[in-house]
Amino acid sequence: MKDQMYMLAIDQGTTSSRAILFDRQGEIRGIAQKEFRQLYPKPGWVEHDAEEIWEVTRWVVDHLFESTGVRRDQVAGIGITNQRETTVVWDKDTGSPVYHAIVWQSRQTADICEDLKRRGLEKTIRDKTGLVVDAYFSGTKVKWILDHVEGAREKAERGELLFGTIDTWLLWKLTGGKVHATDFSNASRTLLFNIHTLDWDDELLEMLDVPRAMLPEVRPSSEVYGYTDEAAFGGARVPVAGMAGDQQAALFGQACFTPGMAKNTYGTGCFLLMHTGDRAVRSNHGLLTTVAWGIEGRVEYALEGSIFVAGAAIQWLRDGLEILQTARESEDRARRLKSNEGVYLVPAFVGLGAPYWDMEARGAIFGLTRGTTRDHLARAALESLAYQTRDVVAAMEQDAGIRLQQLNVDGGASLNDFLMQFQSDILNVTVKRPVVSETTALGAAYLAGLAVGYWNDRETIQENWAVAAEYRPQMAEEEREALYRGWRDAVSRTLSRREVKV
Ligand SMILES: Nc1ncnc2c1ncn2[C@@H]1O[C@H](COP(=O)(O)OP(=O)(O)O)[C@@H](O)[C@H]1O
Ligand SMILES: O=P(O)(O)OC[C@H](O)CO
Repeated sequence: MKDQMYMLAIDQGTTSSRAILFDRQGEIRGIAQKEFRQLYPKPGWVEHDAEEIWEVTRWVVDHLFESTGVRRDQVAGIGITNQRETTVVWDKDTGSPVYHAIVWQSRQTADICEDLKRRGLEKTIRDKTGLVVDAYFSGTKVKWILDHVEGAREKAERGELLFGTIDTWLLWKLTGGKVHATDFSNASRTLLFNIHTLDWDDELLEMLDVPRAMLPEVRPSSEVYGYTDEAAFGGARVPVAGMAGDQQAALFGQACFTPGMAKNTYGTGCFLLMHTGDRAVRSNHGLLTTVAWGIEGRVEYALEGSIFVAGAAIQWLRDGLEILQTARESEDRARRLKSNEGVYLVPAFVGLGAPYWDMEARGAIFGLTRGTTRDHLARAALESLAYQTRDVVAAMEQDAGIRLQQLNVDGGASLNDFLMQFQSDILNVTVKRPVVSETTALGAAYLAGLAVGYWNDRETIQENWAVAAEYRPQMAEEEREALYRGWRDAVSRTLSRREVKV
C-alpha cells in the first residue's frame, strides 16, 4: 500500500551490508545488499575501511528505496545491527577514522592478550565481563590503535578521539555526528564493560590504558537514540530506535525469549546463543557470558559459543583456492560423496574460538590421499561447521545443565540443506529454519519497532515466527560418534598446545 509504514533494518555484517524493509507481519518487503573489501595486511590480521563501511551502508539504503519505490517518510524507525567487537577510533571533529577498523577476527593484539595473561588478570576479566582473554574483543584493539597511531593516545586523553563498535560508528554517521552511544549487547563484547554493574569498569579501563573520555554512552537496545541527519539519510528525519550486536539481534529475531531456547547463525563465523533469562550464567567450559539485550528496564543474558570461521571456510574454497564458483556449489559437491572418506578440515585460519580459545592454532586438512578431490574439501569444510557447533553445544549443555531440545538456525549457510541435515545428525537434535532467514535484521527491526510502537509486545513477535524447514536426526549413533571422534582427533592435532582441552 502506498502509505503503509515499514521498519528499516541496517545489518552491517563482516562481509556485506544489508538494508531490509519489514512490514508488521515481520515479512521482508525489500532488500539490498553489497559486499565490501576485506583487508589482510599481515597473516592473521583482518581489517576494514570504516569509511567504506559507511559508504556501502549508505549505498544499500539508497538502493533499497530506489528498488522498492518506498519513500523514506514511510519508515517508522531504524534498527541497526552489526558485526560485533570490530573497533573504530575516529576524530571527534573531523569524523575521520585514525586507523582501519580492526575486525573481530583479527589476531594483531595476541601479544597484548598474552601480557594480560602473564599479569594474572584472566579471572578478574572473566568475572567482570563474562569474556575470556582473546584478541577477539574490542578492548585490546583500542589499546593497539592508541599504541600504534602517532599522537592518538594524547588526543584520546584530551577527549578528541572517539571509540565505537560498528553500531556506534553508524549511529554517529546517521545522526550527523550528534549521538555517540552503544547498546548493552555491544558494550558487553568490549572487555571494558562490567556485565553485572552495567557500566564501563575503571579497573578494566586502567588494565588496557583506555581513557573513559573516548567511550560511548551505553543505552538499552530498544529506545530512540536520536534522529537521522537529513544530509545523511536522503532528506528524511527518522528515529534510530534499536541497536544490538548481530548475534543477539538474531536471538531476538528468532523469538528465543525463554531460558534454554537457542539459535545458531551460520555466517562468516558461527555463533550459537542460548537465552538464560536474567541470570548471567558463568561458563566453565569455554563459553562466553554475554548481555542478550537491554529492554523493558532490565537486561537479559545469554551463553554464547563463538566459532570464528564457518561460512568463511566456504568463501576460502571459492576465493582462496578457487575450487568453487559459488558458495552454494559446496552442497552439490558434498553430495557427490557418500561420506567424508576420512578427510577433515579444521578451519583455524584465525586461531580457534569457543571452546578451545587458541590464538596460535592455524588451519589444517587431514586424511588426504591421491583420491582426494575438491568434493572432499567442500564436504570437509561444510562438515567442519557442524562439528564446531557440536563442540559448543556439548559445552553449553554442561554449563547450563540442560539438554538442547531444538536448534533454530539462520544465516547464509543455513540455506544449505546438506549442511542442516548433517548438523541435525551430528547433534542428534531437531534443527529448524524459520521462514525469514534474515533473523539478524528482523531482530533489529523488532527492537526498534517495539521502541516506536510499531509492534506492541514480544508475544506478537513470537506469533510472527514460522518454520520453513525442519531437519530431524537420521544418522545411526555409531556413525555419528565415529565421525565426531575423527573431528576431535583432527582438532587435537591442530591446537598449538597439541591437546584437546575442553
Ligand atoms: N549455500 C551455502 N552453502 C554454504 N555456505 C554458504 C552458502 N551460502 C552462503 N554461504 C556462506 O555464508 C556466508 C554468508 O552468510 P551471511 O549470513 O551473509 O554472513 P555475514 O553476515 O557474516 O557476512 C559466507 O561466508 C558464505 O560463504
Ligand atoms: O558478521 P557476522 O554475521 O559473521 O557476525 C560477526 C560477529 O558478530 C562477530 O562476533
